[in-house]
Amino acid sequence: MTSASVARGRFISVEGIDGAGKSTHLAWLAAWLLKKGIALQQSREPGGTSLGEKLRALLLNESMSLETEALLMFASRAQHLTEVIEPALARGEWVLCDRFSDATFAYQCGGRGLDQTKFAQLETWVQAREAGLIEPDLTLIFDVPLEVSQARMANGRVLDRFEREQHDFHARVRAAYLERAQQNPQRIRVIDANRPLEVIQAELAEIFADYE
Ligand SMILES: Nc1ncnc2c1ncn2[C@@H]1O[C@H](COP(=O)(O)OP(=O)(O)O)[C@@H](O)[C@H]1O
Ligand SMILES: Cc1cn([C@H]2C[C@H](O)[C@@H](COP(=O)(O)OP(=O)(O)O)O2)c(=O)[nH]c1=O
Repeated sequence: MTSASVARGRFISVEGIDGAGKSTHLAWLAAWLLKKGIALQQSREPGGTSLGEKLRALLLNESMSLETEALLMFASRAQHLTEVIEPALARGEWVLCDRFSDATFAYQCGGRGLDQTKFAQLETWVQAREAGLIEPDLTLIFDVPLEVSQARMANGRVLDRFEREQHDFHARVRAAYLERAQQNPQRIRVIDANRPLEVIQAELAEIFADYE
């Protein structure tokens, strides 16, 4: 087979408020897909490249203006797309990404109050290609009430700059995620993550049962 005939891989992102269980489910899903024989890259934002991981360390630890924060999120994304995501998809591999631009919509627009027009401009600048906007084929939002995520985070975790934010901030982030899901019902699936792990895993297995 020539490289030109390789089918593009699938781009899957996972999202949710801090403490929703995203990392737990991402690890389970990656192992489950690998067992099915699917070649995949697991990655994350901010981060996913050598430069992006340096930006991540700044973003999670240094105080900065809202605009700087939004620009650095998209700077990390620009590097991640060209260095990791697009090449992997072109090779026919899946990319399983821990957060993508829905997180910027939720945290920087919802949580921090960034103007959605500015967000849309950055999204176009970084994600627009000839064939259209590069977006995940499927986004899973793991959703839980705030009391649940806060209780899960209270379990010995060292909190970063976002996780240390107040209750109202996380409430706005959650509301923005749910709004984004309503605006993009074809792409985004909200998963009730306030259930036992095995019940959520059964739902994930059902969602991906037909994916080849
Ligand atoms: N469905 C669940 N039921 C009970 N505990 C859970 C569930 N999902 C995750 N947890 C636990 O909650 C904590 C936070 O989960 P984690 O995956 O790190 O969240 P996130 O990546 O969304 O911040 C971990 O201790 C994890 O084991
Ligand atoms: C990708 C992205 C992440 N974030 C935030 C959300 C998270 O609190 C943080 C990244 O942490 P996260 O991915 O949740 O990592 P961990 O599970 O190790 O805590 O960055 C944004 O504010 N905007 C973005 O665009």
